Amino acid sequence: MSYLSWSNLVVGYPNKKSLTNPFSGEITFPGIYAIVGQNGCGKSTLLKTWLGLIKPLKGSVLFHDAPIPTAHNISQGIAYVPQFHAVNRYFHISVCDFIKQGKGPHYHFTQNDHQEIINLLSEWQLSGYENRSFHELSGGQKTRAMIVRAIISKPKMLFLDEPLASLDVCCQQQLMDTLEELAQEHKVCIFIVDHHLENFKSYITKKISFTRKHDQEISTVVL
Ligand SMILES: Nc1ncnc2c1ncn2[C@@H]1O[C@H](COP(=O)(O)OP(=O)(O)OP(=O)(O)O)[C@@H](O)[C@H]1O
Repeated sequence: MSYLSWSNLVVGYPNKKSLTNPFSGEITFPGIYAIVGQNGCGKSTLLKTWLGLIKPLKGSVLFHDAPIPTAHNISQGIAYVPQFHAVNRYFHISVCDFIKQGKGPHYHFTQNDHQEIINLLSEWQLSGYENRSFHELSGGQKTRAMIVRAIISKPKMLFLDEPLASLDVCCQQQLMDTLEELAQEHKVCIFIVDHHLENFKSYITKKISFTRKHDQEISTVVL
């Protein structure tokens, strides 16, 4: 069974030029897949298309051989860490409640769940911030809270959009070690868009590369 597959996929925005040539691919084993390419080529757009947040201009995406769940049921095995500034800065919710959203709206929290959150807050240096408003956090703290929210959701697939950019060197290392553990021990399939992966080449299972000629706006994507 494949984790994710796509066929003749073209990504982009309605009434705009396509960002990619049609491309097909399949991910059949867990690992850390790095999506790389120059600024503005469409990496984040591809991530959002895979997540079902943007419709493909052409082609299809399958998640576990079925259509990708919509944005409304995205907690079903799929976690997303967007760029921290993409999260509404007027988002008035406590850090703790924000993290708990990772379990979905109807989840009944046990004592063990609360303990897991306390441990993760401590691991990610967010202890003492749990009752603060999410929008008051710094960029790096927001990213760390989103990572904790993703971890508690116990995802089968995890998508991260430039998480390293807002993290200090220590937290970058912590994140990559965590991703490696999720991929190897929990068989999570991880997709990461980032310009800071040079120091973490050994962690990457495979690259998904956008390339385009300097005089063209459309990319060819190779897995
Ligand atoms: N909502 C939108 N509507 C129309 N065009 C958009 C929208 N969001 C992004 N774009 C355009 O689509 C192109 C690809 O954007 P995208 O954010 O996917 O690039 P990226 O490869 O992730 O870039 P970077 O490395 O700079 O983060 C850019 O030219 C951008 O201006």
